[in-house]
Amino acid sequence: MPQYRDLTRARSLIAPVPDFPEEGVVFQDVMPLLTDPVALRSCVKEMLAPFMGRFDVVAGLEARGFLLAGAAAMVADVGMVPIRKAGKLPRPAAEASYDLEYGQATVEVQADVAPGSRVLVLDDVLATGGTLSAAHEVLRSIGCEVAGSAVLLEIPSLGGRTRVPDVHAVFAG
Ligand SMILES: O=P(O)(O)OC[C@H]1O[C@H](OP(=O)(O)OP(=O)(O)O)[C@H](O)[C@@H]1O
Ligand SMILES: Nc1ncnc2[nH]cnc12
Repeated sequence: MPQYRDLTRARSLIAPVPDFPEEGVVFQDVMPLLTDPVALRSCVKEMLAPFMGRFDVVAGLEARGFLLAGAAAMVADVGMVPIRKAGKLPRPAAEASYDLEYGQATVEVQADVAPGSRVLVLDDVLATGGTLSAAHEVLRSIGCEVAGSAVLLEIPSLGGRTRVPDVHAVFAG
């Protein structure tokens, strides 16, 4: 499979969608990037690179974070913990609520990973940072250590980095 470190084409595959899911929001749609095998592989490796050897498991945020975390788990040869929207997990052990650009949400996690595990948290987009900081909260509640966070795209104007200062973003803007 071809590999390239030039991520310019991968960036061009994130599609801005005006007025979704509500008027005034420009939704950053990563689905076209996920359909491209070279872009997907390059971006997942780029998300993992600063953290290699420093985590035991990856966590993915519902819904698009699941897709990246599944791919990342295979690349890094680790397991994957899903962090889900409230009411979807049969054995929730911790929950946290937060605001985001277009509403409010609660996430939950199961205590299926050993306490003390170092978890790398992955998602597609950093906007206000509410989702990632809630993910950190539930992981710590079940005794995990947050090894770091990585996203495909940071939207700097929404200020998420103030809540999650050390997030690694493949793309910004
Ligand atoms: O930084 P924040 O302001 O928290 O926003 C980022 C989150 O928003 C989007 O998910 P969304 O809540 O739309 O959920 P979905 O993936 O289930 O559609 C995105 O996939 C991130 O998870
Ligand atoms: N503009 C945006 N695009 C994609 N996901 C988001 N989550 C919050 N704001 C978003």
